[in-house]
Amino acid sequence: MVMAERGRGQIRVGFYDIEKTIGKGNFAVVKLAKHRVTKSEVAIKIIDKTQLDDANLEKVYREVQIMKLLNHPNIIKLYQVMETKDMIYLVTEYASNGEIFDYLANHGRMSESEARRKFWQIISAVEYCHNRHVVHRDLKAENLLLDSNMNIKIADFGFSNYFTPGQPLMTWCGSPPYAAPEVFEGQKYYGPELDVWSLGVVLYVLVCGALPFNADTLPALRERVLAGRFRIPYFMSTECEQLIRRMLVLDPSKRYSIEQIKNHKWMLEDGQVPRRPLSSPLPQMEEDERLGHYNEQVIRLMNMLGINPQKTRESLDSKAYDHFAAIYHLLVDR
Ligand SMILES: CC1(C)C(=O)N([C@H]2C=Cc3c(O)cccc32)c2nc(Nc3ccccc3)ncc21
Repeated sequence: MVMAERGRGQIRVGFYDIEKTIGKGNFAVVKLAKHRVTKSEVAIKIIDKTQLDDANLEKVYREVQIMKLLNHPNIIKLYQVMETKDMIYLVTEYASNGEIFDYLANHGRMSESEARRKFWQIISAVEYCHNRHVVHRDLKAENLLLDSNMNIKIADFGFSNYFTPGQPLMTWCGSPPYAAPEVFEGQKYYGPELDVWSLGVVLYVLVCGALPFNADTLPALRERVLAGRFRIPYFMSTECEQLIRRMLVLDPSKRYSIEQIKNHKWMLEDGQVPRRPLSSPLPQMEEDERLGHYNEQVIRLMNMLGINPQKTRESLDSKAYDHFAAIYHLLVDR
């Protein structure tokens, strides 16, 4: 199949009409696109394999493999993978309201109630991944996207992101202001507790609109982080301060777990406990999908579009992430 063709001036990739560029990295560009049949908006990450060394190519395949595992309302969903000799096209959910980082830059810090709503969504997504032994290792305000309903959509999960929109150089160690002390000390393995430190920085950023640790040079930042000291502004509530102090703990073994965060007083204020317990089994519909029962209404609608239901079921069962799966997911997520 020809990947990019000019039809009446339109750039097309598969069944998608490319609209505009939303992000640029060293070896990847991300475009906003629209599905010709369902008219749904998607984001397409276009990766030039010829520009990647083996390590980076390995990371891309790992990112794809991990994204296929993840199906959560607050994590960007992978719809389809298209690959040619030189290129990979990842078709994913489009978060139309961009980075929460830009939201804070434009609107200033959030109220603690709004920060709590966002933080519950972030914690829910991170817990879902930790339960599947996936750690992000690069959680930061720039990777927390917002959809059209201002819900959190975590981008680039399970993959210290080589895609750094707008930044010329790659930042290998995640993003320094969000990096835990053990990262600065070059200690060996770190897992969920590393994400918890970054979540502490994220919560501080949501409530204060500024970073807890910052400096002009990396060594100075390292000093600040290893000293573990940060300013508490007058407007921060005591409960919020206490929770942040339990997450920004230098010793990883003494740092709060996700479970402890969920049970902290600040998280339970103004009755914002999510409807279903976070780590409970998926809602019935998603559970059904795992068992191979799909949304019959969507299968029928696709049949009316001339797509054979058997083909659709085979594509979903085999996790082919092909056109049939993409149309199904785009119609289910409508
Ligand atoms: C495919 C995927 C997951 C992705 O790779 N990006 C890129 C592109 C820009 C960027 C960033 O600025 C921060 C993180 C991820 C990314 C996406 N950006 C969006 N929306 C968006 C909309 C306006 C501004 C920024 C992001 N939706 C989905 C994605």
